[in-house]
This record gives sequence, structure tokens and C-alpha cells, in this order.
Amino acid sequence: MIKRDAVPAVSVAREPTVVVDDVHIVYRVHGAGSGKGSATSAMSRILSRKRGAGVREVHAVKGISFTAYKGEAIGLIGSNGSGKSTMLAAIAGLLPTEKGGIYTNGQPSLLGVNAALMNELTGERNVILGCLAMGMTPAQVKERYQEIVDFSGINDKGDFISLPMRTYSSGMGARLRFSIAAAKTHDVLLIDEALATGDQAFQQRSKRRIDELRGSAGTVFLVSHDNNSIREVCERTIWIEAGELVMDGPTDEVVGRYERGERP
Ligand SMILES: Nc1ncnc2c1ncn2[C@@H]1O[C@H](COP(=O)(O)OP(=O)(O)OP(=O)(O)O)[C@@H](O)[C@H]1O
Repeated sequence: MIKRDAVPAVSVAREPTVVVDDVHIVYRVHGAGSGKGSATSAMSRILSRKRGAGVREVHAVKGISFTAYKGEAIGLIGSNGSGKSTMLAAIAGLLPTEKGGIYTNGQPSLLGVNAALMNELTGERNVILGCLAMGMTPAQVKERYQEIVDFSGINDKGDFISLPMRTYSSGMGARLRFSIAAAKTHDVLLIDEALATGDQAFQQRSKRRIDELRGSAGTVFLVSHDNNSIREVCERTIWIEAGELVMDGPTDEVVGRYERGERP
């Protein structure tokens, strides 16, 4: 494995925001040992009152190290199951490391398909609760509310913001999540595939907003299978396969090699 440190295009002072030091992450799946996974075998285990077969470990991240700097937008690429989302969740502090450490300067916020909005509540209530949860005051929420709804485009084709989130398409939900999170400046903003779900106009707005967020403060990480989004948003890209870092460098070089299947 070759690791190359990229020179960030935007940062001048090179102030580190995230240091990932030889990180290993292991998931433990309970009841998934050597037993068969069929419904019949599960039922027979229940009937015989035997405990499920052990714990299976999935070593999802294996010794990854890199440093991110203020003002950088960094893409994370790699095939399905390579460990990108796991890495992002660990930076957000949502997963413990088995070995190694993650040090962040500032508060990381994870924005992705799993961001917690409440399906039974209307879009409007979710905007308000989401903003309060990010630490805005009620007055700030009131001031930013319309801007967030306009940015999301949820109301472009009618009054959808007053409907429960469960009635939204997955794209609409993702757009609202992004719009809420993007209303605040973040020290470290972690985006998991959010851009892939919006339509063309929304994607353009998101890219502009990410640029502003980068300029105003922090570091942006973007996990995506859409290499064009990565090219447009990130000047640096980290390629991960099977939990290991394959390449870390300028986006054009890393994405180019990834597309050609050329491992260094
Ligand atoms: N909650 C979990 N419990 C057990 N194993 C998990 C869990 N989440 C992910 N994994 C495993 O960890 C590995 C990395 O998964 P991860 O979701 O980080 O990959 P990814 O690169 O984001 O994939 P994709 O591009 O498909 O979204 C995979 O082998 C996956 O099966």
C-alpha cells in the first residue's frame, strides 16, 4: 500500500482538523457465528432455547492513517463495502476504534442517509428540531427557516413541507437533511452520498454551499460513488479498498487511477 500526502489547494496555514492515526475498526455481529442463517434454524434455536452461535467479527477498517487540514474538501472512494461509511462514522465519533486514534479539532457533524430526522413529523417540525439540535437559538431558527426550505426545494412543486417526512421520496428526505445541516457552518462536515440523491439543480446548489462551508471554516469529507461529484467538490481524494488505504492524493490522479482500476 502506498500512502501519499496531498498538498491542500485551499489551505495556506495547513491547520490540521482531523488526524486519523493507524485506525482499526471492528464490528461485532452477535448471533451470527457458525449457525445457519435460515429462518428454520433460527426457529429451532428458539424452540430448543439454545443461545445464538457466538459473535462474528468484521474488521472493516485496517490501519488507516491520514491528516485533513482546514479548508480541504476530501473525497472518499472505493468499491462497495470497502469501509468508507465506517470511516466517516468513526470520524464523527459514532464508532469506537479497536486500535489507533482519531483526533479532531472542532466538532464533526455527520450528514448522510442516516441522519436522524423524525418520519412522523412534518418537514417543517424537522427543520425546527434539526436546527435546535445543531445548537441554534429559536430566534436563529426563525431567521433561517425560509432559507432552508427554499434551499431544499421541497416546496417547489406544492406545499410539501407541511406533510410528514414519511410521505417524502428518499431524494426529498436527503435534500431536507442536507439543507438543515448546511444551514450551519461546521468545523468538520461529513457527507455520506447526500449529493447523489438530489436532482441537477439541487446538486449545483449543494456544491456551491459546500464551497462556502469550506471557505468559512472547516473541512468537508464526501463519500460518493459519483466520481463527477467528487471531481467537482474535492481537490483531494482518499481511495479505500477492503478497509485499507490504497491511495491519498490529488483528486484527478486518484479518481483517474480508480476508474482505470490501476492500484499503485
Ligand atoms: N453495522 C454493521 N455491522 C457489521 N458489519 C458492518 C456494519 N456496517 C458495515 N459493516 C461491514 O463493514 C464493511 C465496510 O462497510 P461500509 O459500509 O463502511 O462500506 P462502504 O465502503 O461505505 O460501502 P458502500 O459503498 O457499499 O456504501 C463491510 O464489510 C460491511 O459488511
